[in-house]
Amino acid sequence: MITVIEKVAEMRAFITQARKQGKTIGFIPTMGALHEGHLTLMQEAKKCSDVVVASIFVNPTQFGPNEDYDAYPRTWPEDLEACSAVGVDVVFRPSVKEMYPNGWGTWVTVAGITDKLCGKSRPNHFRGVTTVVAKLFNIVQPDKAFFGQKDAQQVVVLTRMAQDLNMPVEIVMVPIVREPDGVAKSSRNSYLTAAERKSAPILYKSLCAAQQLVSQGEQSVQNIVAAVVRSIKSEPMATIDYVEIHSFPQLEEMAGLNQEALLAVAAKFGATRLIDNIILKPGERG
Ligand SMILES: Nc1ncnc2c1ncn2[C@@H]1O[C@H](COP(=O)(O)OP(=O)(O)OP(=O)(O)O)[C@@H](O)[C@H]1O
Ligand SMILES: CC(C)(CO)[C@@H](O)C(=O)[O-]
Ligand code: BAL
Repeated sequence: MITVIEKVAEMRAFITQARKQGKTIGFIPTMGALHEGHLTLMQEAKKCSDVVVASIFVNPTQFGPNEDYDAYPRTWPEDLEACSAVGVDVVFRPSVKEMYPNGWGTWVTVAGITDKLCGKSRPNHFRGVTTVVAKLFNIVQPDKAFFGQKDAQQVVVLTRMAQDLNMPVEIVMVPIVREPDGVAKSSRNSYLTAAERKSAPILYKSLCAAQQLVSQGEQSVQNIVAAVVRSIKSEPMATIDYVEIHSFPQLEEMAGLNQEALLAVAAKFGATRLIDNIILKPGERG
């Protein structure tokens, strides 16, 4: 039977009990509106944890003033059913007041890597993510926490936070789950009109074309980025936010690779901003 917990004190009491019994805790933080991407994280957690805890909390502090906090899909009954079906033991579902009570005033910020990629177009977004995830880690005290590669920069930022603050948690990155046409599964895909949805595969198509270029020996970051920009621009419904290549040793380590780089894109389709990425594998050199 799945247990739903809404209060921090109850969540901590549950964890204390589980720890006394020597159980390991796997944790999947989410904002709900669950899809196969989230369920894959839960399945991965289940493989290596005695107790699987998922949180569902649409975190207001990571949304900008003109972003979609109010509109963000909330699908609680279906989410609970999905968690139950996949074998989650506990869903932690606090209210905003429970997480940010009157008088709350502490932020957790990670410097440097939060300024680029999504951090540029979403100022303060990562400050909200690191603050809420630090709180959730303190409440759930997981051995391992599972995050999707779809939000690769988030994985890098949270790994940095856990290292810098000596948090005894292993951050595990899980590969991107995609729709049959290549679009990365995302709760925000539900915002797309039929025409926008039809044009959305251009992101992954452009990333794959870039990998092909690299496999053929292209090594110039400038040329690869230019090719991706050209390719995305061939789709009139897409407006590019960024196309960037970065090297993040933590990601490469988690992906079991070395000498690779993250090629990440963000683009708007109408009012909806989608992100995607691949880890470029080196081509034949010389
Ligand atoms: N397609 C996917 N494949 C793998 N992991 C995913 C995928 N989509 C989301 N995740 C991961 O699930 C966790 C919770 O993400 P979140 O609840 O924000 O869902 P989401 O679908 O990414 O929503 P959105 O991007 O619209 O906010 C994050 O670690 C995220 O990276
Ligand atoms: C990690 C997270 C649940 C924190 O609110 C969120 O950023 C997400 O869903 O990726
Ligand atoms: N999936 C990352 C959370 C966000 O976009 O706010």
